[in-house]
Amino acid sequence: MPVSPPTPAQPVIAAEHATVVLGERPVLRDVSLAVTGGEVVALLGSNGSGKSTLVRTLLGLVPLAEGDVRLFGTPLTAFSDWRRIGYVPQRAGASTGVPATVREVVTSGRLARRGFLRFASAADRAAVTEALETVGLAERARERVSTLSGGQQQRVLIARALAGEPDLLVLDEPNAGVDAASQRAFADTVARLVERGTTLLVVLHEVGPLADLITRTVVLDHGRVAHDGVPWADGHLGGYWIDTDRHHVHGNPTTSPAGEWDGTPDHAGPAKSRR
Ligand SMILES: Nc1ncnc2c1ncn2[C@@H]1O[C@H](COP(=O)(O)OP(=O)(O)OP(=O)(O)O)[C@@H](O)[C@H]1O
Repeated sequence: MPVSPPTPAQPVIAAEHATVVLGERPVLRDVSLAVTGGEVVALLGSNGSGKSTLVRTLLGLVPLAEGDVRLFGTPLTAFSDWRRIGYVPQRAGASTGVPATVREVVTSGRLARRGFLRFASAADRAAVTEALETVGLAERARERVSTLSGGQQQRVLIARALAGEPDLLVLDEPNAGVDAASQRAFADTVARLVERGTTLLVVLHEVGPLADLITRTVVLDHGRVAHDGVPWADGHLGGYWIDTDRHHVHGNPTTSPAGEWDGTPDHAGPAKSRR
């Protein structure tokens, strides 16, 4: 179970007027976002709209040019309780060439919580086992990570993040390159986390099986928040549209296939629902 869950009054993440400049180009522009405890927030947007940069900024991995970020009520510059946060970056491979087993990689996610100089306790081992069961890899615990498929390796990394029992889990495109069965298994994992009260911020390109678990969608467009609110109201996200299958977000209900959307909403036509 997560430790000391945040109160609803205290946002887990609070960004105010966050602006990020990379290579002299503004990549995030005046982004304000507050995520409260227990929310499952999908961060959507076209390629290059700034989704990865935003999550990396929220975690202090990219410097702010302007604005302010707080985690669990503490300014990012003073925040040190990183064990409360699990993060799986985009397209991360769990296989490093080191012949580590699935269990070893997942156990490494426990280190921040237990401390490097202390042997694993029964509670540590139980948390690792539970994380493996949650992602459906308990049976593969003794196998080398390098022998697993890409989707299974992604689930190893998610289990590694879960083993730390984070209050906030940030996942950047967890379903990228993952087969449909693994995506459904991942949605089951998210459902269990939601029951525990874990807060999730998930970057998605396609919503897929997570659709019914998402409580809020934030759409980025050229580094700005273009929509922040109810997930699929009328299939319409403030000038953007959700496909009938709810798997894609794109700018025009009739003329731009989701996969080819360049991020520009078409405001010329009537705001009609595709559902
Ligand atoms: N280190 C960097 N230096 C310069 N520009 C960068 C850097 N990192 C990202 N960018 C640019 O910032 C913009 C946003 O990139 P980002 O990866 O955050 O977008 P994204 O929405 O996550 O895209 P995708 O869906 O393709 O992953 C892109 O135009 C990208 O080229």
